[in-house]
Amino acid sequence: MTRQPSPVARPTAFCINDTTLRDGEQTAGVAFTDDEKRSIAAELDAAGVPEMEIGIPAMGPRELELIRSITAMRLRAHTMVWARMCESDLAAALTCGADIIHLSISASDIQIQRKLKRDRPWVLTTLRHFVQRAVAAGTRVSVGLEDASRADDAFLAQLASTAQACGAERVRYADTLGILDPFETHRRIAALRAAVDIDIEIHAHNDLGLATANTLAAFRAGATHASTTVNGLGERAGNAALEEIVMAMRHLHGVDCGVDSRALPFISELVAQASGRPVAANKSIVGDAVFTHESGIHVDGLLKDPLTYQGFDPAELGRSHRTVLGKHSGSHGVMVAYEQLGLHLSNDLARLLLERIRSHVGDTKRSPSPDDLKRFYLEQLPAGATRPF
Ligand SMILES: CC(=O)SCCNC(=O)CCNC(=O)[C@H](O)C(C)(C)COP(=O)(O)OP(=O)(O)OC[C@H]1O[C@@H](n2cnc3c(N)ncnc32)[C@H](O)[C@@H]1OP(=O)(O)O
Ligand SMILES: O=C(O)CCC(=O)C(=O)O
Repeated sequence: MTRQPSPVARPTAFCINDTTLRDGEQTAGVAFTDDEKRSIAAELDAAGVPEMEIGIPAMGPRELELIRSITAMRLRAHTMVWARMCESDLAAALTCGADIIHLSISASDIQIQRKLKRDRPWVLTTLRHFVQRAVAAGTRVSVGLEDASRADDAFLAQLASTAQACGAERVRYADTLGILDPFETHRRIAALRAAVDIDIEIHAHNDLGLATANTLAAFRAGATHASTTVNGLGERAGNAALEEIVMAMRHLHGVDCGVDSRALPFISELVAQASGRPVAANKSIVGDAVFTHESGIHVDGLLKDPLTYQGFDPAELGRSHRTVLGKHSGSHGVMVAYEQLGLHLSNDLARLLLERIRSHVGDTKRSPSPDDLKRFYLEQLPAGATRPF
């Protein structure tokens, strides 16, 4: 069936297919233990992630057993396994009990000619053959259009409509090299959306720091599914981060992806530990410092009303605002810090102590501890005054 080119369909739901256990684990140097893979799957499932890509059965007997042990967990989430379009991959994929087999083929001429050493007609024939075989075997099928962002739009549409005619339920549009921007992503996904009536999964990479933006643009253009990874793990610069997509979809598009956002910090930590890839302090949503405030004007505003400097409530993540004293603090923040030590400061004293705090931070590059604050206070006391501690 051919869609009318305009208007662009606007889905009201966006199904997350988390690929931490497949593309995430493809991060160079990362290997999860079997237990780590099962724990990550269990936590993603408990958080409500509706789909997850759990591995590549063709990697051999050990990985196959691990994949089987995950499908045997009987998760609520639908499981997907990744396979090339070749006999051995399909055979392995069919034995592991996954809900969806994802059959991947290169869509760009450069990959077709130089990697596969084939041509477009071979790709179409191969796609027809393997999708029909998988569907006949009774499985749900998704088709991966690798390097779609360097492929010809008309050929992509042909691949997608062939996949659908053969019984596939979805195509994955892979920006394999992370070369798109949101405007181009929107144009391309809208063109594919207009050409075919099949679910479209956006699979964005973060080489230019645009994976989340491109995933959101794809949603606006009619994509129905999104590949994500926890902490944005994945090949090279990674994929669109699960936590960013969940929160951005909620706050920018009013779409609930069905994932409990309070579970995201724990899952982030779990994956950081298992991958050996620590999360940067300023990493959106889950970074340790993203709800920590030092600047005087911000802290003053937050103290008066959190909404003055809050885009979304950190409680959605089970987190809260934190303030620290530092070089950029103001007197209101200083007063509050001393209130917590049981001391009420006059404005003048707060300003004096602020100067002391600034020179401390300038010398040591660290926030003052409660003991430092007490010491600074004592330094300001007139001779003979009663010491509060
Ligand atoms: C963009 C992506 O992320 S795609 C997913 C990539 N993931 C991985 O590669 C991680 C896991 N990979 C592996 O364990 C191994 O690479 C395996 C098991 C898949 C394959 O291993 P090997 O058979 O030893 O082959 P190797 O990886 O060296 O080469 C890839 C082969 O697959 C072919 N191939 C690549 N993509 C496809 C495809 N979509 N369909 C069919 N064949 C393909 C290549 O042309 C090459 O075949 P050739 O030997 O005829 O030249
Ligand atoms: O599933 C596919 O075909 C694409 C796989 C992938 O990880 C990518 O292209 O980045």
